[in-house]
Amino acid sequence: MPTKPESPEAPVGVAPPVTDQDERATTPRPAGEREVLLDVADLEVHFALRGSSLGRMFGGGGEVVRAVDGVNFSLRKGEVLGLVGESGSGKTTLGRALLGLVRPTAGEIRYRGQDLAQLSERRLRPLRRALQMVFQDPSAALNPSMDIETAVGDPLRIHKLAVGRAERHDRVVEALEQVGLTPVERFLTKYPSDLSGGQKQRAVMARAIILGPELLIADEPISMLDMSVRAKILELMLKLKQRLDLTYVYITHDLATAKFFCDRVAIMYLGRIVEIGPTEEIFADPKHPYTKALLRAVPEPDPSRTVPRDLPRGEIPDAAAPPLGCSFHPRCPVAFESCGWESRDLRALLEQRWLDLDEESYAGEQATIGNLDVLDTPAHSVVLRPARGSGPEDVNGLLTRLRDADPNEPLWRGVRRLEVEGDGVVVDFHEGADPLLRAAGGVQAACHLYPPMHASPRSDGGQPGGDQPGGAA
Ligand SMILES: Nc1ncnc2c1ncn2[C@@H]1O[C@H](COP(=O)(O)OP(=O)(O)OP(=O)(O)O)[C@@H](O)[C@H]1O
Repeated sequence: MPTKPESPEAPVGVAPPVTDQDERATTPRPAGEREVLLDVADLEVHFALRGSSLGRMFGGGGEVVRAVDGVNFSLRKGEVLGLVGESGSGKTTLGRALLGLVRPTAGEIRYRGQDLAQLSERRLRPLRRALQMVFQDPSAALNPSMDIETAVGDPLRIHKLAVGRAERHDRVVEALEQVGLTPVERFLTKYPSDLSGGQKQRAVMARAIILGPELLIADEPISMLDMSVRAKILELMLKLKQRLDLTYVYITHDLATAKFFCDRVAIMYLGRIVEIGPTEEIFADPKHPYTKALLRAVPEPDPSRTVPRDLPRGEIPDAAAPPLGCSFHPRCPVAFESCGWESRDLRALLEQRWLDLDEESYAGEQATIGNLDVLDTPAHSVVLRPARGSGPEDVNGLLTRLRDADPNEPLWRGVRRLEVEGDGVVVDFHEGADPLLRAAGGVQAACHLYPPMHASPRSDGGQPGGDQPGGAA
């Protein structure tokens, strides 16, 4: 259903201004003094791929998607932590795991000392009052057949918190006032289809705060809204945070809003946090090559200033078969020997090259190298056999020519040996390692550019070494 633009005439009340009393009540203590609300350690959420159970029955390992793959951070009361990353980096899965909506495969999520990962559904339920989620699409979040009073008050009914109609009504009125849906009487009997997108998201916020939560996970809460109301919703969230002493995890792919909204930012890539730190530090002096590339790709508001759109080359790899070593190495412009080069990188390089070649040259090279399937199995050493009609010297000659023509291509830094052996060509890569999060300036980054190197190899595609538990506090 298309969202209605929120016109100035629309009966959206502005949330009452924050009063002196509010300010006094919420004068923040320095972040370091505030209590830790959430402590996440070595968290993993893996999903079995369809068909993998059959695979397991017949002895296969069963393929899994590593949606969250060894995440550590802690969150202090009153903080706003941004989870930022491209689509598929695991932000939503992490957010859902924090609320117990998806069960972790491994690791801990300690909320006020209790490990949510270990709690039964029955013991999780009362905690859900304190932990709420706001989703991207307010239309999908509101039942179209419920009026706003019923929808916003529904969590009270579910949690049996305000039994009487009158009390429930009062609590709904209070929540609608908090989110600026005023005059309240005009909204109580409305249905979602009567509201604009921004108004619907306000109603969703009202429903989230009615239980008096402490932590709110907001998953792209403004991305489906009209541009003109996005800032208003973020401002509302900041006001609610002040008044109600909330803590936020803000999930977004939009660095510009993260800069405005968050105290700290965690950059996610393929289920990992690759950089985490205070928002100012991340924006002023990013450390991880991925963060740098993301920041360079943020659209420049002033069109007269031309900024290179330097998004990392290639696409996010398949989370079911992540690259060996550092997951970002195939896209990294500054990758070097120890970053985890392997057979699949050579296939990607050859295929990318062939896309750009004219038909005759392409046919010639393909007729030399032949079948690339041997490169599909992740390995640090591979033997390429020539196609029928050509010899190993031809294959070696071709690869050597490619390397000499483009010595700055990061992949060639990772090749340790390239030579004819028997009837094939051996390509050996330097063995890589999986970088851990470690201090880099004012932030923590998982990148071999920031020694000391102290990492576990991921050469078998198995579990990587965990990052420093709680190290990102
Ligand atoms: N229920 C599921 N079953 C199998 N795979 C899943 C499931 N949920 C998520 N995934 C996979 O896990 C990975 C992370 O997905 P997730 O939605 O958490 O990423 P995201 O960063 O939130 O992406 P987006 O911004 O597109 O929402 C992806 O590869 C996704 O395909």
